[in-house]
Amino acid sequence: MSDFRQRALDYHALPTPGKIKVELSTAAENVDDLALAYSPGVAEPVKEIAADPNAAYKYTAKGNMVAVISNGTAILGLGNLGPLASKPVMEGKALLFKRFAGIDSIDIEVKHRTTEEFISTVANIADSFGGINLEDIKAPECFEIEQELIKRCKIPIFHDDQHGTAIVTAAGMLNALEIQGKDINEARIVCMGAGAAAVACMELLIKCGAQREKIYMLDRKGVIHTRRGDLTEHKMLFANNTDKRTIEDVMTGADVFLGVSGPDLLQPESLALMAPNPVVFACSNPDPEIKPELAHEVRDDLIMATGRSDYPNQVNNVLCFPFIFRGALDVRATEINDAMKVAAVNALRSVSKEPVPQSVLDASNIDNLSFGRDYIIPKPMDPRLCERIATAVAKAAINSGVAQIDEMPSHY
Ligand SMILES: NC(=O)C1=CN([C@@H]2O[C@H](COP(=O)(O)OP(=O)(O)OC[C@H]3O[C@@H](n4cnc5c(N)ncnc54)[C@H](OP(=O)(O)O)[C@@H]3O)[C@@H](O)[C@H]2O)C=CC1
Ligand SMILES: CC(=O)C(=O)O
Ligand SMILES: [Mg+2]
Repeated sequence: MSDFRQRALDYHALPTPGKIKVELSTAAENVDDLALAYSPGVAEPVKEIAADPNAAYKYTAKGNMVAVISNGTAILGLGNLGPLASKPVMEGKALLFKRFAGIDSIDIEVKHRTTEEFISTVANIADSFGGINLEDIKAPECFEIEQELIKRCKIPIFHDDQHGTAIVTAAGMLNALEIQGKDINEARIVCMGAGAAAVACMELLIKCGAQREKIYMLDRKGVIHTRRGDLTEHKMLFANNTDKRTIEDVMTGADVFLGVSGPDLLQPESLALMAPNPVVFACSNPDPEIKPELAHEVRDDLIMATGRSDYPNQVNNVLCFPFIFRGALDVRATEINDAMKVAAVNALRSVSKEPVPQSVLDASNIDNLSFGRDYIIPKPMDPRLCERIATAVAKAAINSGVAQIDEMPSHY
């Protein structure tokens, strides 16, 4: 067994199994404490909440609690390995919520037969939480699940693999194109993958200026084009009226490659066909569409990003979901809308261009970091991210009319 694999297993097994636990936030030491915490005292907040559901935000942990919910159908790039196997990833998301944004989070892995069964399971427990982060649910079911839950629930529902990924990708992409001297309006974009992450990333890039007809999306069958008869509703949105059929056809002269598909799917020969000064985001986890070492061997004019922590330029939704939920929860937003997503993109972009705190350099074992080819996006451990992104998101929620608290919280 490799040293890294053993260390990863030990990290999860020790000192106690898993990565999260529940801790008490009030005293429970004596008879008086118990009389308040449990019977008879607990009856008082029960009656308050029965009379006014909003009182749950005052008397329970609801307002700072996010459920991370999966069915394990698209666990990272590992595929459909079932709900229980997704638990380490979901506990990991809960760890990140707490570590980076002080949000209490619990993972829930749902076994289900039909899509409706999953939707109703989540809808039936939603009131217990301040928000729901859907994770690693494959396309196309993820689109219906998210839309239906938004309709049925009064709290923010956010499919992280769609929107968290799209927000971080858009911020990193706009910065990378700026460094390469390219305009998003003109960019020829190849998107490998046509699932949850791919569709959301392309839709957000279009909102940021990309031209739909300059996007070439690929799934397992190749280029998605108008003469294919097997396309789902969401793939249809990216059907290009083109004669190009293969990865080589679309990579020739392309400015951007975004991989949100699977490991080692981009061959060096295809990378070599791209236009000068390309941007290559190989975001499949844990193994990217092309390894950075290999990509850099093929050409020296590219900006390269992956979803991993152990290479420069980590384009990963961890840079978004803790902070967008922090902002949403703090003003009790009823949803996470486009204005809040765009605010998160802009906040991420602007932090990237400012001097990097020493604590980030120390945590990264790096002497220097400044905006450029190897630093297009902040590092997840950057302490500025929470305040900057959450503030921007909370303001956008207020301005777009989805906040139930109209004043910015005093800790901002
Ligand atoms: N860095 C980050 O922050 C994130 C990275 N990701 C990564 O993106 C990938 C996809 O995740 P997600 O969108 O949630 O999963 P989905 O299951 O929703 O989508 C997977 C997509 O990849 C396509 N695909 C798989 N194999 C190939 C292949 N050999 N050639 C072309 N396309 C292929 C599938 O094609 P088809 O439609 O034909 O089945 C499908 O469209 C994963 O590797 C995941 O780790 C996801 C979210 C965040
Ligand atoms: C990062 C992430 O959410 C994924 O790869 O699925
Ligand atoms: Mg995911």
